[in-house]
Amino acid sequence: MNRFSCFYRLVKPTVVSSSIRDGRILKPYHTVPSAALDEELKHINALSDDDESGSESFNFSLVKTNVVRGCLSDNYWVNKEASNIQILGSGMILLKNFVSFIGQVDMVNICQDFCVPGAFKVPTNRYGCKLRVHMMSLGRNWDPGTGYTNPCRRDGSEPPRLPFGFVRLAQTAIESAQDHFDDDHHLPSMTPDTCIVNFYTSGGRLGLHQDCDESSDSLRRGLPVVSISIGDPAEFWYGHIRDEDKLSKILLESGDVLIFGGKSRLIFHGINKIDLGRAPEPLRHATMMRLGRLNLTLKQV
Ligand SMILES: O=C(O)CCC(=O)C(=O)O
Ligand SMILES: [Fe+2]
Repeated sequence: MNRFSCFYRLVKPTVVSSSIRDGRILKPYHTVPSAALDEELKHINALSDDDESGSESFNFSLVKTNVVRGCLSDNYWVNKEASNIQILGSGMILLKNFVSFIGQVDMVNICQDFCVPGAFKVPTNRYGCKLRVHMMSLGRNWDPGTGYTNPCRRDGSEPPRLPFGFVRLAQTAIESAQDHFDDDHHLPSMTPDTCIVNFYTSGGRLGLHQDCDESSDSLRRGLPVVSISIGDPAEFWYGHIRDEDKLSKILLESGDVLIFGGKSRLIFHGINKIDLGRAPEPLRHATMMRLGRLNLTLKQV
């Protein structure tokens, strides 16, 4: 048995990190409207400011305690200026370098916070074969063997709620992408309720497949799949038919967001190989993330 399979961590174990902006705590963990969230944050920050005056040196802490780390995506997680796009088909688009450096760091840290024992699994497909990827789901529970049928993980626990920042990032990416399609190649909007978190390390890959476990309504409407890449680059294969000789290839690099919806919603796709050790050095430094590639796939079931 892989020694990481029962307690798989994304970062080196002794490292902690934070993502406070302008001295304020920013908290993405609840799917609540942003006005309510702002109120909550104001309240938390006010309490923490009061605390600081009376701090004793023995329990002095650099970060405000009892608050989950993270930040809201809108202002900090998106490289609006820097990203460029590649249209790959009807409803299929690659937003290069869309997620900012801070966004990538925060997303690694948030995923790391979810790495409780048993969260990451090396799953088995419908034919009983082990996949070459570590996987966990957020929001709705999903497993390649059973789809969405079981709301709980194998140990009976519920998956963590989908962080609000992830939802907003996916929606912001779709909004940017929609500007590039006309009515014939329409890319619908969606509100993700699930996120598959994949981590590929040495030898990691994902065979050719379609994402088709979502509801018939979601598939019929072509609600997009939003796939975020962080860490080492990967070669992504895709095509409209299951023919390995007719696939197109693209490189997905850290910060890229790939969207496929509309007429491309049911493309065959997979990860052919990971360029291990080629993640941006500052990202590795800031997160202490292990060698490999983190992928977050957001969908509306
Ligand atoms: O890692 C990727 O980029 C693709 C992931 C994927 O296709 C999936 O989880 O269904
Ligand atoms: Fe997929």
